[in-house]
Amino acid sequence: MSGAGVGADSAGAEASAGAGAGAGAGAGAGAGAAASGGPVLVAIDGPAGSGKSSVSRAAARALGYGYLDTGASYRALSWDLLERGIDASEAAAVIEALAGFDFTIGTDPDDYFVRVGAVDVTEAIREPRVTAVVSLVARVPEVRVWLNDRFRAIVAAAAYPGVVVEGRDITTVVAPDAPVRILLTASEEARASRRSKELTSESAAAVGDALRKRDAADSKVVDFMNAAPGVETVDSTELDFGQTVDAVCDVVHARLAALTG
Ligand SMILES: Nc1ncnc2c1ncn2[C@@H]1O[C@H](COP(=O)(O)OP(=O)(O)O)[C@@H](O)[C@H]1O
Ligand SMILES: Nc1ccn([C@@H]2O[C@H](COP(=O)(O)OP(=O)(O)O)[C@@H](O)[C@H]2O)c(=O)n1
Repeated sequence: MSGAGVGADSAGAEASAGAGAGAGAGAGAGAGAAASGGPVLVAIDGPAGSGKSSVSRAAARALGYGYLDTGASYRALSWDLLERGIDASEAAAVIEALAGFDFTIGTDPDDYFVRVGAVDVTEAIREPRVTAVVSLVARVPEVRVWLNDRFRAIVAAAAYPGVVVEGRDITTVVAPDAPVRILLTASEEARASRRSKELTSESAAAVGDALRKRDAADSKVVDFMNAAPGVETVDSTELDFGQTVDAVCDVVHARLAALTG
């Protein structure tokens, strides 16, 4: 691990944000990146179930870019708190726990993984028990600052021509100067229906209810329902998966073409 607390393997496919890394390390300059020579940053935000993770990953693959799922990091921290028996509603305890939170996340769209310490939590962080507490963790400002520093460092260290970064506040807080910024939306019905197809153990009504409640809680922290100035909206309600990936790639190509004249 480097002094910045973030190390990338030779392919740039893996980045580790370790415990005890100094806040602010490696942060800042990498976020917008195109002009500074780092990877081109494609920032994508949107509500739960809008297709951010799956569409961003497929778009990254199509573009030959890396991929960073920031929500997975909030989920990994939530998983770690549950494992350590720390109450996610106690902000002070959550902040204290950051010092022992050692996570690694893959940035290769073909080899996506999330680890906490040596434990692969790629699947475990999707469990409903993690989803149920993640908004509590995400509302703590110190957590957001700590993770945002890691996100910027991971992007800056990525050995790709570009990185697709998706979450809730990427277009507005993490990388407001990114050359490509997209809000990926879909109707609440479409989002709930897509999510309930993944979670066969839960009823469609329960999935829809949990999704609405999480969006409501998350919306109090950052606005990901409305496009900020300069952010392009892609509404996938009437699009199938492939059409949505194409629409995102079209925005990337158009924005980059406009920038290079
Ligand atoms: N345009 C689309 N049409 C149909 N299904 C989609 C579309 N976009 C995403 N999906 C599916 O919806 C589900 C939720 O997508 P996901 O990427 O997990 O959303 P998010 O990361 O925004 O929560 C996944 O099963 C995904 O394959
Ligand atoms: N940039 C981000 C990304 C996620 N999050 C939080 O992390 C949670 C999980 O994000 P996610 O992207 O995995 O959620 P899904 O939309 O995939 O279900 C969200 O509900 C937010 O509470 C955030 O606050 N900011």
